[in-house]
Amino acid sequence: MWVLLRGGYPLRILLPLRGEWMGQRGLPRSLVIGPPRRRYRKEALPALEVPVLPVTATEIRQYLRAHGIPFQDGHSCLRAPSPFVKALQLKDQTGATASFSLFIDKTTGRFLCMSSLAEGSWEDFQASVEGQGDGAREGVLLGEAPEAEDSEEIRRIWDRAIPLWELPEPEEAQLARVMFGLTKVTDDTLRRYSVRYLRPARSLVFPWFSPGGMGLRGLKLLSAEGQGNEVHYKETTIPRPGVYCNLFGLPLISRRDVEVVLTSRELDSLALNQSTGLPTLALPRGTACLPPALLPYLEQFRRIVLWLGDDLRSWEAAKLFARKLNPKRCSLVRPGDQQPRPLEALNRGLNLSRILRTALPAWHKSIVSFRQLREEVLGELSNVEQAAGIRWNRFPDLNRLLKGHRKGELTVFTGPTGSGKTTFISEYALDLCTQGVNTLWGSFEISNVRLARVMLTQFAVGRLEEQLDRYDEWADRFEDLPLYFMTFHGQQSIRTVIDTMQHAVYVYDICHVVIDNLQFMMGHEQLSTDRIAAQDYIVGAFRKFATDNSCHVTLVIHPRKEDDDKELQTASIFGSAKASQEADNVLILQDRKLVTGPGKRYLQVSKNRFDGDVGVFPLEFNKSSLTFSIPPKSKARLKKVKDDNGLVTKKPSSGRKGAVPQNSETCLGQAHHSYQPNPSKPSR
Ligand SMILES: Nc1ncnc2c1ncn2[C@@H]1O[C@H](COP(=O)(O)OP(=O)(O)OP(=O)(O)O)[C@@H](O)[C@H]1O
Repeated sequence: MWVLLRGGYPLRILLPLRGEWMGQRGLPRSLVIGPPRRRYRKEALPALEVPVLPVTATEIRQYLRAHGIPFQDGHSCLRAPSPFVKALQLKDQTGATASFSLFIDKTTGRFLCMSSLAEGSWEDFQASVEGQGDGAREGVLLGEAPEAEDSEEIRRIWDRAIPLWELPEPEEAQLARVMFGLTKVTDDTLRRYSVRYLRPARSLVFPWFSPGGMGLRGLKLLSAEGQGNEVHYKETTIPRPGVYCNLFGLPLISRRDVEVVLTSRELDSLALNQSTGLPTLALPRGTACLPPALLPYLEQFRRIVLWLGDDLRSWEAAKLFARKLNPKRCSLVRPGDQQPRPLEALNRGLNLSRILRTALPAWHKSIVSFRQLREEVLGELSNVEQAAGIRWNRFPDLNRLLKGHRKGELTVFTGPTGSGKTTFISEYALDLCTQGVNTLWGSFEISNVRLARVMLTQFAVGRLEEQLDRYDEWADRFEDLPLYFMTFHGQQSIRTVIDTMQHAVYVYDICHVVIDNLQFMMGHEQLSTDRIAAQDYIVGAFRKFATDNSCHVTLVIHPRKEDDDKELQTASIFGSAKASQEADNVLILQDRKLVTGPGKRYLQVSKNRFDGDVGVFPLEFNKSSLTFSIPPKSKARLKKVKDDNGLVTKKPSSGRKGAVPQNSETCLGQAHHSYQPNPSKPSR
């Protein structure tokens, strides 16, 4: 089901439409009761096509002053007396801070009342101040009781789970400790955090208690599976990940605590607290996002240390989250050999307090010296693979040329009209999204329903019309992807689009925005000089957005009108040279149907700022799955490209896999490992 966000932003999110049952959640069948069920969210709001401009912190302050509402300026929120707490309740509370229990997010205007757990949008708040209804609904994320079915399931699992030390067989307890790396974590720590073990699912169970201590809101189950020398962890949450907003460890935080360490896993928080005694909280969805709804709970801290993990992705996430939390109060633990994630540090006998002392301030001024950068450069050099970004599962040739998908870059994508640009870019973005890249789509030409249909078909790698009985299965999995759509259709102003993107980055930690296509922001200028100037301005705005927000932007631009039988080149992109100059990557979908017949396309990478490798590789269109996978039998071959004008020579490949000459132009065709989605695998 598509539901518009409250607050009027032109974003749509995919909300639960699930037939999720416990068997699908990876829990043992013995715990499954009843048939698969389908649940609809009750209050689907109609799509609002008129975008509401985001509010600024200054406007919020002005509004509060104009209405005589006192407020305190916090790190990411403004605090004010809550209109949702009755006078009687207020009297019971002590001190001024207790009465300032309303937290208004400075970036979005969304509010949360910590006393009543009411929350709502900035418009809701204004409506309630101006006496137009109560404006708030009971806390959507944090206060609202779980849905009855979830609630039953949570209770049933929680009641069946027991503390590790109560397991009847000591061998079983020992095995569980080894699997989860808990050999050095004491029973006392597990007891303090109320961690239990669910025997039938061989999973640890982490509870999510309501902030007011009013019962259980949800659970996270963590199972561990040995694969060779490695252990793979799998998380299952109830409710589903999109609404699982637990800051694990919150009940142990005292109101007087002024410092906290944020981790990305519950196990890390256990290790950290045990060895340092410091307050610590684990984020609900690890490094994937920091939902702004949690910010009020972090306002009390004057210092926040982010220790999210041991890879470059965790480091990137820490930097992004620090922006949201206010970098001036944040320090970051840099991943490194001697600074692994907290649980591993404990197991290796490292001094966690000392590691925390080395945390770097997140805040630095506009001018930095190499001294401040040297560690960052070393981090990139020693993690070359990770620095190259996220690799595509479905497009190995794209990995060989571009190396990966990196934050903060601008990719310009072009191709002849009707050649399959949208279809290709949909699969290219979907591939990344299935690997946890939070993605926002701006599809101005085709409707979101049509786009989602294409994407779902590509996700299922097959024609869904012919297997409608499996529709729910695929749709349920698709829904859990971190995928969001703007509701714009037709012409839009660039300002509105950028504001919406900014909002999405803040609220959903979006790391990839796809804009299809730029021509829809160019207004109705008739003169070609105006159009070119407008395009330059828009390209510049997207470039700046990508850099400022560490967010990748993929921009589809139509080519200029050229002879049908000529291949496109970088200079064929509509407008001046600005687009290709500003872009980090330029991709061209070559439609040589005259030579190759329908279906066959080539993807040309004609600019690659990361390492200079450019080239071209074939794409075979599969009409039933709408995918561009390369057929498994295609033989590796190398084609040299002299320049943008096309192929000039063809010769058999030397057969050496993955060897791409630096700064050469290469055409690759390579045995392709077709993507086989496995419904038993979690989608994140
Ligand atoms: N390689 C291909 N061979 C045949 N049909 C294709 C191919 N790629 C895409 N199509 C089909 O062509 C139609 C148009 O594709 P798509 O909308 O992706 O093109 P586009 O380049 O984005 O179009 P536009 O120039 O209008 O933006 C779709 O129905 C799609 O399924």
